[in-house]
Amino acid sequence: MEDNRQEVELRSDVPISPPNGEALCTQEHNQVKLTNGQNHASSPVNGVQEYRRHTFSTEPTLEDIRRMQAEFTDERDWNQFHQPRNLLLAMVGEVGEVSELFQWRGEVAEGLPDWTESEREHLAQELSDVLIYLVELAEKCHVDLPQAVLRKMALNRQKYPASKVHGSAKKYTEYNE
Ligand SMILES: Nc1ccn([C@H]2C[C@H](O)[C@@H](COP(=O)(O)OP(=O)(O)OP(=O)(O)O)O2)c(=O)n1
Repeated sequence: MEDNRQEVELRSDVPISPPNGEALCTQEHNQVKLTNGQNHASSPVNGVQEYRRHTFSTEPTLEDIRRMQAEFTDERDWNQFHQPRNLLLAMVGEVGEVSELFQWRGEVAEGLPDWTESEREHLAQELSDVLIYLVELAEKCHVDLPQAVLRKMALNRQKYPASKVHGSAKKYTEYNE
């Protein structure tokens, strides 16, 4: 079988743009190996665990979503209702709707293997509602969300150096130096 594996170094300043769909990945320290073959291997090879990592389409961007929602609200004259606090409450309400889908089901495995297509679509819709309100809330608070995410991720990397926290889920305040 042809080996389609490519090695991509995870660097803090270079976002990885895997192809849309699923990528078979292995992760070891700061390297991720992507394969686009049909292989479903999941047993550790040389101590490296392989797993399928779900990836997104590259569009729409957050700015696309902001603009589409702005058009949606303008067309309905709904801006009068979409102040920051109302958007926050609407977003939290939608988070509650996402929670309802998981309620009483116990732990759910990645990929939601026991869910029906209709349940998956319902989840996709509720997650979209959360994102739409989040993006509009950021707009109305004048937060440039994509850039804010970059800054926050840089902070997260500083707070949680991989060499220090590898394999541990402890909060940064629990590390004594
Ligand atoms: N005043 C409103 C009402 C709706 N929407 C948009 C944003 C959300 O993506 C979606 C929310 O619609 P609903 O409030 O009808 O909520 P659901 O779609 O979740 O319906 P339901 O509560 O019946 O599950 O519509 C909006 O922008 N502003």
